[in-house]
Amino acid sequence: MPATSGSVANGNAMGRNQVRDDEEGDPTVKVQTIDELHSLQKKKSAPSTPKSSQPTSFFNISEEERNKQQLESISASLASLTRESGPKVVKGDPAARKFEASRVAHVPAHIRTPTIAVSDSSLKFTHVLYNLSPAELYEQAIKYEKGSFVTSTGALATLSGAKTGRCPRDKRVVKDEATENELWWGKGSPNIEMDEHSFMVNRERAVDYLNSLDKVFVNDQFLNWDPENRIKVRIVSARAYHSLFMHNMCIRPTQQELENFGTPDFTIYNAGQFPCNRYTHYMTSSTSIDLNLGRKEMVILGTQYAGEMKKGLFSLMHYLMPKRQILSLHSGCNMGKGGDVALFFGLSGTGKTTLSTDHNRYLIGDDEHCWSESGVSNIEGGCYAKCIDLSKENEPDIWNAIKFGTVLENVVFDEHFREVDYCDKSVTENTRAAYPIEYIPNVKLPCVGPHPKNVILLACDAFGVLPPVSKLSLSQTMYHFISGYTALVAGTEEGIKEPQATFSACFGAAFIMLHPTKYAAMLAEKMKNHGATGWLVNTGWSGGSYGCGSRIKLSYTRKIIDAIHSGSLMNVEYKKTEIFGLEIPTEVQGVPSEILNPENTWSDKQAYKETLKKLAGLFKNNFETFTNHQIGENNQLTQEILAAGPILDDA
Ligand SMILES: Nc1ncnc2c1ncn2[C@@H]1O[C@H](COP(=O)(O)OP(=O)(O)O)[C@@H](O)[C@H]1O
Ligand SMILES: C=C(OP(=O)(O)O)C(=O)O
Ligand SMILES: [Ca+2]
Ligand SMILES: [Mn+2]
Repeated sequence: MPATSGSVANGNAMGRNQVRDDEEGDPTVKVQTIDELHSLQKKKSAPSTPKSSQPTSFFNISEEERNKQQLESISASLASLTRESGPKVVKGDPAARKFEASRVAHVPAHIRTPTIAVSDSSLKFTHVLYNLSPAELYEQAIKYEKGSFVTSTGALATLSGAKTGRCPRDKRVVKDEATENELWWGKGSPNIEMDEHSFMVNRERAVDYLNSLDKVFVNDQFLNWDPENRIKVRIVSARAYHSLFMHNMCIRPTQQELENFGTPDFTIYNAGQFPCNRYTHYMTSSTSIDLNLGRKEMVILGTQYAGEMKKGLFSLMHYLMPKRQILSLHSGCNMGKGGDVALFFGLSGTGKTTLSTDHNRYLIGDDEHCWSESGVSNIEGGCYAKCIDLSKENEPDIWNAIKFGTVLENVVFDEHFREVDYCDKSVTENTRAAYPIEYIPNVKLPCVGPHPKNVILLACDAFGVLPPVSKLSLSQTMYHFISGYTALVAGTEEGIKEPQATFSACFGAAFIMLHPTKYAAMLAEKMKNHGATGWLVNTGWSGGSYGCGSRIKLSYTRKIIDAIHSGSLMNVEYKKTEIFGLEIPTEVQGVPSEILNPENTWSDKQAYKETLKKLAGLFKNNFETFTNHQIGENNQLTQEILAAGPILDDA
């Protein structure tokens, strides 16, 4: 028996008798071993939603049966298609759990592909970390992934490896009987073909890699807040960073939705740490991002940049939604207090995330939306903000969203205090924060809204000749939507070191699957039916081209956007510009009037004229690809759109 006098020496006024363990407030833990003590620390999570009297589902099956079905479904996802039996999957962290035979789900031998002999991999177990929580994923990342750190505000800083941006030239789409006619192929199209066989080679490579690991992460989540058009996705990945990224970016299922998840509509195999094989047909580098619409699968090899997963799913939606007469949009979206919805189209770095995150409005989403008969819906459950030069002052809501749970990619921080230096470009200019949408305080949940009132086209004009804002006719809106002009800003795509003029149809050519005119016709019809107004906003240069002028102040752009939202820009005077024929307002509250016409901001008027003509020439040249395509049902719209572009007298 221990001496009892110690408690008095501790100064405990109540006194204490450690022999009596029935005393109230006894400070002694009632365990026999340290291990037992540790086992007390973690309370068991509620295993499932309590089985209420509600007709929850006809999935009224036991916990055990549900677990078994889940494991069988994951086994099927991970099964090799060429061997009789692949690794067995078992749930849980290999480091934390002892092997239990009862947890094993054997891979069903179900595929008709000719099989080859059983290998050692059939004797191996792959642990599945299924829909882990952010806290669990932090621990996995910090324990096992080099370059993972907690920042001073609680975010998880990670490195994406050698690739710090998307690789559009390494994206492949399987061309088969169906997709050959359905999709947009050839010049200007983002869809570089591969055949089914090469896809299977890469798929097997990814599956083998994933199965060779001790553990893989599996996320079962949703896309699209429109309940009637929700898509179930499964993401199998090797890194906690990827799992947390998708946890944040896709819609998070409730416990009950997860129980009833069943079979996914689409599966991503992310084996990004492992390269593709250059000897595989169609491969041109060690990176390959392969989309197979028939199999409803995507394979990632040779890049760990997490944006590939989110944008890969966006491509999928650009295929699936138009089939249902729903328009998929590369745009941000927010809603005013009075219910007015605005869309913000634009390529990477033009300001979709920045401008849709507006303290005075409700955020519906920052990047990917659907416009259906019932209004708009966000595809995602999170935001992916650029954070180069991020400041609390300019972007307070994004700044405050960088806290526990947020993934911070490729940022540089102080090694001791872990304060992030958002100006540091040592790793890349394309530093990113991925956070759940509810980290933005004035989010609209669920992320849906009525039909848009304003359609804002954002262009970051590196030539500095487009006006900060102009009001567009419907045919001008279509012309600029199909053109998709901007300057690519360094970092988001590989190989871009400084702003470069680029045209990307529908402000997202890298993600569209059908011919641009298909999306344009849908947009024209929707804008007409719902009386939406189009605007062109230049968030790029003013007072000269890149290198000479400077980027338009964010505070001015915000004032312009405010004036669009409030409707005040509907009732001001306009002047039409030469060549582009753009209607420029003569005043906008809070913006110096002289900058509204870019000609005023250039000291060298001749240089301005020449640059304007040069850009007009680039527009015309780019649009030539589309002149032979009819837009919508009648040819009149097509003619109007063609006439809505810049006019060069001497061309
Ligand atoms: N006038 C401006 N309008 C919009 N963004 C601006 C402006 N000036 C600078 N920026 C910066 O440009 C970047 C826009 O990026 P982001 O909003 O993430 O674009 P997107 O979501 O379209 O890819 C942000 O870093 C923002 O701070
Ligand atoms: C993630 C991306 O989107 P954005 O830059 O438009 O936010 C991207 O283009 O890789
Ligand atoms: Ca963005
Ligand atoms: Mn985007």
